[in-house]
Amino acid sequence: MDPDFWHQRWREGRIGFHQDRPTPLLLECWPELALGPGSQVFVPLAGKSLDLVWLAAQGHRVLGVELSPLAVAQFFAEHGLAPRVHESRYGRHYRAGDIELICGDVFGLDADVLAGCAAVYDRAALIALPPPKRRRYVRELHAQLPAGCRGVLITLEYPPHEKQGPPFAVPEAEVRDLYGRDWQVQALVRRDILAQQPGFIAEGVSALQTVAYRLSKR
Ligand SMILES: C[S@@+](CC[C@H](N)C(=O)[O-])C[C@H]1O[C@@H](n2cnc3c(N)ncnc32)[C@H](O)[C@@H]1O
Repeated sequence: MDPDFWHQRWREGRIGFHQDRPTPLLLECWPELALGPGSQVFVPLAGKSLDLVWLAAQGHRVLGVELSPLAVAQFFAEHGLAPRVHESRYGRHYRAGDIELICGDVFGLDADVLAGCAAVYDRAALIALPPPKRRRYVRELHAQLPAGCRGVLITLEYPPHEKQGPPFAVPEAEVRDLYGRDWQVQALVRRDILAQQPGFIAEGVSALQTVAYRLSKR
């Protein structure tokens, strides 16, 4: 799960995590945050997700971070956008309209760059990380987000011995353990999705649920 793992996935086009439409649970759960238009939303491990476009269409300013230059280039090209580019200590920033993607390592971000974020949206980010990195991602990176920050987190749960991640199974107890110190955590939706995921069935997974949480930083 080091950077080379992800660079290779993008080079080889092995991006089964990418969806050709915005995530339905995002559309369902985002109104729970009651976030004003113009608020900035942090999207860690952004890929080239259409969720970025959906969030911008809600009137938000979007700040994504993504390791792969290929993903970033594909995102802007596929939306016919010509981003302005500048460099900072966090990486190379690409900006078009209300969407800014930093091509860099999420673990290199700090409180300065995240200071304006009123919300965080996590789909396939926490669950893309192995256990020690998950703790660092929440306890160190999310600790840099301002108090009062809200968020939607989407996870997967399956019997962990039935499949190797990523995506990893992250049960509710782990979510509460990781976030509970600094964040209020509320499970909003829990849904069986095995029948819609033939890839998991083919790998021998016998049960699969997705869970969406509302997060609120103390
Ligand atoms: C499972 S994909 C999910 C992408 C996106 N959230 C989506 O829903 O399509 C994880 C993404 O995180 C990126 N990534 C992995 N480690 C990263 C890191 N340390 N910093 C920034 N991006 C990273 C990978 O290149 C990959 O595009």
